[in-house]
Amino acid sequence: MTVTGTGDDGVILDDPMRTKGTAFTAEERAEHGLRGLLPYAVTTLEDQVRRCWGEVDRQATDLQRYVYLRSLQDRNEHLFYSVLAADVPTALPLVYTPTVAEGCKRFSELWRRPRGLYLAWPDRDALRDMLRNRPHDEVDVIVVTDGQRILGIGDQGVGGMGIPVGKLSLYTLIGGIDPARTLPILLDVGTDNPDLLDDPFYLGWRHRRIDDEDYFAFVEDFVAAVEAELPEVLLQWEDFATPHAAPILARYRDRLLTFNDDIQGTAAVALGALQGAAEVAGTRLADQQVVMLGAGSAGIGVMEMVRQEMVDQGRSPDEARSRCWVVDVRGLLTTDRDDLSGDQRAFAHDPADVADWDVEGLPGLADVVEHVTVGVLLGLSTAQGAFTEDIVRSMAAKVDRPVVFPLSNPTANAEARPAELDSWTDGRALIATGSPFPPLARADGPDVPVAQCNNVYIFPAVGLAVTAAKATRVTDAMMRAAARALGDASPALHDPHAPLLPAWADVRAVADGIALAVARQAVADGVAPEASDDELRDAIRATRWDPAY
Ligand SMILES: O=C([O-])CC(=O)C(=O)O
Ligand SMILES: [Mg+2]
Repeated sequence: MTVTGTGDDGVILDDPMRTKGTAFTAEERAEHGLRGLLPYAVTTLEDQVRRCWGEVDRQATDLQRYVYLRSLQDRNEHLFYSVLAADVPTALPLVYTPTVAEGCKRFSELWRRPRGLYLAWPDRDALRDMLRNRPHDEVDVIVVTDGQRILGIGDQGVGGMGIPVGKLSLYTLIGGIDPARTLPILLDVGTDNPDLLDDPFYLGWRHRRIDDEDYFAFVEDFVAAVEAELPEVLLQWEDFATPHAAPILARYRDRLLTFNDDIQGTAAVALGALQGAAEVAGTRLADQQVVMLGAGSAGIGVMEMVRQEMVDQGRSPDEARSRCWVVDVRGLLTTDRDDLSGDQRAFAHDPADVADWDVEGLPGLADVVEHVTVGVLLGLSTAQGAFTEDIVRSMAAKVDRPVVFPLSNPTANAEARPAELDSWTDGRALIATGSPFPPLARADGPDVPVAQCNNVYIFPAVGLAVTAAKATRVTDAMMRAAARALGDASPALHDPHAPLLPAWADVRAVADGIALAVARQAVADGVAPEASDDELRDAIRATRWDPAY
């Protein structure tokens, strides 16, 4: 009598990509040698999803919910994604911004199971071997960080791994990328965070960060290893410090399929939301004066896309540039400053432009808002509360529908809270934030959700597009196509009281539309094989992984 099945007795139960847990049927239990290893009752995926949400609800804090969901992911990937898909609006802030920030800070303390690859500087001679140890051979998307600029909470060292893991969950949930074809990577080049260096439980390489010469050489060796092992993979750079982010992107963008999420993804989503805002305000972006607080890689990336859009709308490059104002911790970027990178310098104003403002030293944000008719105020500064009541009222006194986006992450770093912006402008402000906020209360109608202008609207769709279309590069035009497709899906286009960006409940459907636009642009740019719209639509459909068993 046969008492075992296929010979993998029990093993399948511990394989997170193959297990169904208590949902294995009697036949499957017999086939895989699982009889007796599970309680008698056979459940369904729907039962399991309901039970898991009960567990999530019973946790006392969001950090505990995050820990629970991450362990579920390590146990049973189909169930994890089915749970997230059952309630995207609730799940997103638990596995992503803002809770993931806490998960990164406490990464070593919360350690449970490995996921992804940790490539540490002391092992630099074995990068290729370590890449060969990846858990799954075929990979569509890598998200890599070095943990130095995690969200707006700075250097988290090895704890930064929470971000590639979280981003890749959303590649699967929203962009439909097969989770077995994703690979999170942490480049461990040390940390300059003194708390981590002193933490007895710290799990990374306990050392200060290596210097720039060694750093760029290590990154080059890493890229070469990826090219050799996974020549077709999409390589997404995430949460690198400003002095590294832009040079890395510049060096590799024409060499492999790659983009930087904080520079290009954040810019595309901001542009998409600005398109909705322009529609509601009845103005064109090209006619606005646009101010950015924050001159890091994300802030400059957004302004670069705003500038390109103004040119597309008919402004000369010089006119477009003169309408962009960037302010950092020291003040306005001006050409007489000697502390600016090339990318920042492109937005510096001639001191003569502001000579008659009568300001001692560099003008600050309040000075710019006082002297310029600012239509759009954006923040990627991590300076909590920097959009003060005075600044916002001064702006709102000059324009009908002030556009104000406090985009810093996580939630606590926002430059202003939407409810304050709403009250200081008597409800006239058009608002989007980077992290989630509660909806705005309205005396005369239902609450209005606040658009969360987060790159999660963009990167999963870009991943879906390049995978489906077999693209070999990510061009600027592809990112602008993503922004435009997102803008076209803005609920505000049809209802001026609706949020500027689609609801989370719709984000997976919206991603299909964005993916088609990006794939089409890849074909037009000659970086993907010729394909008709129907063929691209079919390829997108075929690429989507479904979390059902
Ligand atoms: O992860 C997020 O929420 C958005 C992002 O890329 C960042 O803030 O670095
Ligand atoms: Mg980021």
